Amino acid sequence: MLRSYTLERQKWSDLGYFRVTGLLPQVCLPFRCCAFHFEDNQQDAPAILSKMDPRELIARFHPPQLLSSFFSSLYSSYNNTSTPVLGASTLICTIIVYTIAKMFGPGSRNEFNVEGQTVVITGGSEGMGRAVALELSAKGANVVVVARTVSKLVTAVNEMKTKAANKFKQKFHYISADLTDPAECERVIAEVTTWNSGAAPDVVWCCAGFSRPGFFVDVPIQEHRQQMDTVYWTAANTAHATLRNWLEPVLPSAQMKTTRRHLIFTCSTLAFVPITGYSPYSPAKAAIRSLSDTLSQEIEMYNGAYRRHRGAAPAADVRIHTVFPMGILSPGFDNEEKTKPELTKKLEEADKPQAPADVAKIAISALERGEYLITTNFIGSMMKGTSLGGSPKNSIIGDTLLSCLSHLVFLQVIPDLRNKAFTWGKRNGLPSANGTPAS
Ligand SMILES: NC(=O)C1=CN([C@@H]2O[C@H](COP(=O)(O)OP(=O)(O)OC[C@H]3O[C@@H](n4cnc5c(N)ncnc54)[C@H](OP(=O)(O)O)[C@@H]3O)[C@@H](O)[C@H]2O)C=CC1
Ligand SMILES: CCCCCCCCCCCCCCCC(=O)[C@@H](N)CO
Repeated sequence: MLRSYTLERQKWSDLGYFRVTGLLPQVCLPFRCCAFHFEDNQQDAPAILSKMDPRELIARFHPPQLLSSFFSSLYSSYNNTSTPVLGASTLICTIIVYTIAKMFGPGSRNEFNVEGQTVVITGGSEGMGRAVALELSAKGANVVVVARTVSKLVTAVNEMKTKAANKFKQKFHYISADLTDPAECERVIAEVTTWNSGAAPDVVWCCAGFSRPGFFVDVPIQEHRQQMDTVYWTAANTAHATLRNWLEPVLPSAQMKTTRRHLIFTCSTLAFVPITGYSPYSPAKAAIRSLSDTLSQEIEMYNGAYRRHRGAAPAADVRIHTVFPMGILSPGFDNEEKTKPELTKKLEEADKPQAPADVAKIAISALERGEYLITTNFIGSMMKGTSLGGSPKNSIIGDTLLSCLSHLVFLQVIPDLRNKAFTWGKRNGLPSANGTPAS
């Protein structure tokens, strides 16, 4: 016979839970409304509970045990806590606790509130960068866009002004710079700091970059190197200048108590799974992913010093994130289509390119949930799943299930990509220099 008693917060304190020092109160709090079961002869359970040693109560509140005895009682074999039943109950409990924690835990807080903050967006004049700039200005951020061409930057600033949540409070600015030059990145951060009344930016989002597809041997080696400069080095230079500023040790009195800073990279799902015809580009994006994973570990030393060490430490906590879009319908995309081999177009057929505004919205929502590696659609998530490796996970259960599923799917996908390339060569022979099949 199962009897349930609900314990309200008041009862917990009656029981002296809040007087118990150490971890106990924190452990008990989430379970304050819970059910206990007692044997039939224990009629006055609340009275018994109130006299019980808190430690014994905790020992009794063993969710898998409770659930498994509930299941067993359904089959009128009370107290049958056989290994399979207990195992199944443990699994169910884990999923329930995890789901509740997700609903009410850190996930429900906005981890990326940009209202009143200052955001720098490289490549912010076009495509995804511009869409991110417009979206964040609509969320109340002060935004600085950085790229080379002034005319496009001016247009982006004017568009942000019309989108602003609070036209009187928010400020917008642009800086023209070629970010393949590290000195230019240092100048950008210094100029933004001066413009922002001496305060460093709160968010730096690296979006600059474009792709020049082509087969490895057809693309001149200098262009491979240029892709590394445009894709990897614009991001690494920006990250270097930004982190050197953010991680400068300051005395505790100058440390910010509430603010957290975010450094965001923009990668591509090609960093997870390569596709024929992207050899000038994918290695540079894979390098960004590796830099991001390294920094996500390394930054914890600085965050530890900021949060716990009493001496000089950085002024604020820093979070690293990386966004992995699939195709984006941008001016850059139109341009890459010009040199993209027909075979590459065929292999990426499954991808339906997304509008820049959609990519920006999806990425920002993921940042608000506090995600680290961010994908923007289902195929992108599958590509991530098959190559998660040593990257920190957004959710242990979700990412592990995703990983198992996508490993099964990719058992077929990778041979299929290779077969398609082989069949293409068999049918069409070698392509001419511009990528179209030679007759
Ligand atoms: N389009 C796609 O299908 C995909 C794109 N991505 C990535 O997303 C990001 C945005 O792509 P997309 O929306 O296509 O962007 P676009 O190619 O449309 O725009 C690129 C932006 O970067 C700027 N930029 C380029 N080179 C430099 C440089 N050396 N220094 C400073 N700024 C520079 C450009 O301005 P200017 O030329 O004036 O300097 C422009 O603002 C890129 O990192 C791209 O690799 C990822 C997956 C798919
Ligand atoms: C269910 C799972 C099926 C998996 C199928 C795999 C198909 C691969 C599609 C690859 C698309 C790559 C888009 C990259 C865009 C990009 O980065 C460039 N446009 C550069 O700008």
